[in-house]
Amino acid sequence: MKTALTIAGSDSSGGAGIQADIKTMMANGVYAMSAITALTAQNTTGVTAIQNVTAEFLGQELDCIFTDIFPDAVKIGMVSESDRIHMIAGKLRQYRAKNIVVDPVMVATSGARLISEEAVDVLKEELFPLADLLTPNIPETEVLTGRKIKSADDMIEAAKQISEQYHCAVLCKGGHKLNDANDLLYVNGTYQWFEGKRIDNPNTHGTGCTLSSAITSNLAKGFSMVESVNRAKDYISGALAAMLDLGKGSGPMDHGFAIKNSYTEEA
Ligand SMILES: Nc1ncnc2c1ncn2[C@@H]1O[C@H](COP(=O)(O)OP(=O)(O)O)[C@@H](O)[C@H]1O
Ligand SMILES: Cc1ncc(COP(=O)(O)OP(=O)(O)O)c(N)n1
Repeated sequence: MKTALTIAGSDSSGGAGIQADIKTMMANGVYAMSAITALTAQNTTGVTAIQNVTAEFLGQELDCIFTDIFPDAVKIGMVSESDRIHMIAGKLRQYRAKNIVVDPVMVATSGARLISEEAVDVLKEELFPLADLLTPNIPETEVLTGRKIKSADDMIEAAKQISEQYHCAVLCKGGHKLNDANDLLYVNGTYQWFEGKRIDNPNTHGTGCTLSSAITSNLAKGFSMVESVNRAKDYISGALAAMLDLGKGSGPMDHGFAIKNSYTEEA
């Protein structure tokens, strides 16, 4: 069985973070492991508290994983502080981790800031150069490039800029645009759109975590970058279209729809 690791924060309501990642990896047919960076007290209406694990403990989690069940792919989500990012980068280099997907989580849809301002620079300097794929949403793309994204052409230019700067593939996610849900992959000097019909579902908590974990699962299973994104886009659309409705705010998605179907196939 192929294996995947998520390095991310816990979401007590189970819609985003580690919990969304593990549900997604399982539904996509890979064995899921986790290194938790922080605990969040969170539900569908917002985040009320964050408790970071120490950098030392995070390092110990990663040592335990990499010296035993080596992951076929790694996803990194919420990491709030510079010393934890530094620790992750060191361990990924030490163990020569492969198929690294970095979701540069900055602000939750509910508005809570999930990374300190100074840590964004450390993320860029230390983690981005190790990534095979970065998956910023539109606001994150604006922060990373210093450009306003108002059109499809802006997305292409911004993804190209990030890809050339960090020598990796970039998926600029279109969930925050008003009219469509089209994502743009910039890879090996060229771009490709992954079109998604916007689903009229207010429950989008954890869409970014879910998409990046589905891509990570597909990379672990041996699919190419393009095919991994293609299959992940299909998966997120299915999870949103299942129309689960839980909680008082922006609720989680339904991962159950995918069990027993083709998502578990390997390349
Ligand atoms: N209402 C929606 N209908 C269909 N796809 C959506 C919808 N909202 C988000 N998505 C998709 O979910 C994925 C995550 O995108 P996005 O919401 O932009 O990320 P994030 O959760 O990091 O802000 C993308 O593939 C995006 O196109
Ligand atoms: C613990 C934790 N990690 C990440 C997020 C952000 O999730 P994401 O899927 O990027 O977006 P929203 O859920 O905010 O739409 C989070 N909320 N918690």
